[in-house]
Amino acid sequence: MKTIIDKIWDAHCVRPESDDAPAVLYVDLHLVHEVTTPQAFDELRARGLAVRRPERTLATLDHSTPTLPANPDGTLPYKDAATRNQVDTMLANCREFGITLHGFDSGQRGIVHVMGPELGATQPGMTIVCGDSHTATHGAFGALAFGIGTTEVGHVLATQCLLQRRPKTLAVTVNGTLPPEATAKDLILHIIGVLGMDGGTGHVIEYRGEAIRALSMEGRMTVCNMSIEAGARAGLIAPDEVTFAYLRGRPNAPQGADFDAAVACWKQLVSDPDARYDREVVIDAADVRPTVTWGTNPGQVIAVDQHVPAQRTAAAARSLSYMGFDGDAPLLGRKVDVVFVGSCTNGRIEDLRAVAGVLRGRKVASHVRMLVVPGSEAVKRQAEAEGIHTVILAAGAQWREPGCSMCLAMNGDEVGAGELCVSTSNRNFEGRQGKGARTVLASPATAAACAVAGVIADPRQYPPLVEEAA
Ligand SMILES: CC(C)[C@H](C(=O)O)[C@@H](O)C(=O)O
Ligand code: SF4
Repeated sequence: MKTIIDKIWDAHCVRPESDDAPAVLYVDLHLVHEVTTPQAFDELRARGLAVRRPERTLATLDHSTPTLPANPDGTLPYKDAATRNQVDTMLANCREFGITLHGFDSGQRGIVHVMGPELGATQPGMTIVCGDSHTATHGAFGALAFGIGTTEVGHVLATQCLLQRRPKTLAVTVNGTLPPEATAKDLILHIIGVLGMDGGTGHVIEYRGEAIRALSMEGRMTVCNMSIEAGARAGLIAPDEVTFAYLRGRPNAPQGADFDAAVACWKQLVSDPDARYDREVVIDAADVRPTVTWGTNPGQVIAVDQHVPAQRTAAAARSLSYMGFDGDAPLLGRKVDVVFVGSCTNGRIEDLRAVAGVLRGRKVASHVRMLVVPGSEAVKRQAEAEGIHTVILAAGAQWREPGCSMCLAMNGDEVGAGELCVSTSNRNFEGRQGKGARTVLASPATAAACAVAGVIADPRQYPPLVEEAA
């Protein structure tokens, strides 16, 4: 009796682990971006090695790319020479090693964890790796997807295999139905609050239960994306009809009769009814409220209308002092300086629809700087086709080019020292969004409500406005 995690592991295990060596795991898809690959390609060059399977390697540009439009002379407004150099190095490496790069003008560039799924490159049952800690996003499709380090990126480029110790398994079962005001982001923040920021260490999480099944693919990606924020090595959701419907017709997915044959195989990718997990946690979806972080790690969460906890530990006191919040006091009403909507957690079309729903007919508070950054070119196109960008611009927010942007502030999109940013991204560490920047993680609906209110606000106070009949 096996879990889906065991099934995928066993199907890819080239050599099982022994006391003195990890297992050798075959990798179906290797995603690469400009930040964690330069030394790996250098290593290949130094050893005279080729990329073992370039057709299973897919590249993008996301972390260092500017989100402002091109300069009048056609050049891009890079933050500095280092970021431009990272992108140029990636372009040269992909050319030299024969790797498909979805770069500028491809129409398909995007944050690596947004682009893979929308191309249909991410598929159930695959092993997927990327030199990036949020690779678990791809687990939403029932894939075993790990973040790896730059040395391992080199190993995978050269061998298409990865050395890994077999992970422990953790079932997170979410029973019942989410209340209408709670989104997938609120759910995963709530889950991390329950598990703690290292509660998943050494484990791969399988998210399951009625409330998980009810999520769209976008919502499932949001949930799996943040598995690492609970310390887990990966997180996944068994594929079902929602998964298959999402994948059908995507360019890198199997086509026609091959797709139907693939679905027949993918349907086997479920945990057997009496499969045993190393650990199980049960969550009641009805308990989930619009949830935000109050501190400097993603496990420090409260429902938005709760009080920040009293300072009980030195770590909590340090978090509060960095954030400039008081213990045992409400977050609601705290002044907000910046709102960031985007990232591989919440930069997809449904997220932008939720933001437009709140902003339509309303204005961003005059002291708030709000950036809306689509997760990919495809998301941007879709949003513009739906008129979402018009709503965002009319509200006074900025509509940018796709990329990681202010999620980690590598490209020049930064929050100022001491400023408070409500962000739909996944990390609220000290300095994550800029030196001295303070981050409150939230759902797109909550972020948009805060932008309008100009303070930390409850999204339930900002329901979509119904247009009056003419
Ligand atoms: C730049 C990259 C290595 C990093 C990661 O691994 O996650 C980034 O994507 C992040 O979110 O901090
Ligand atoms: S959007 Fe943020 S979390 Fe996602 S890959 Fe980019 S920097 Fe990392």
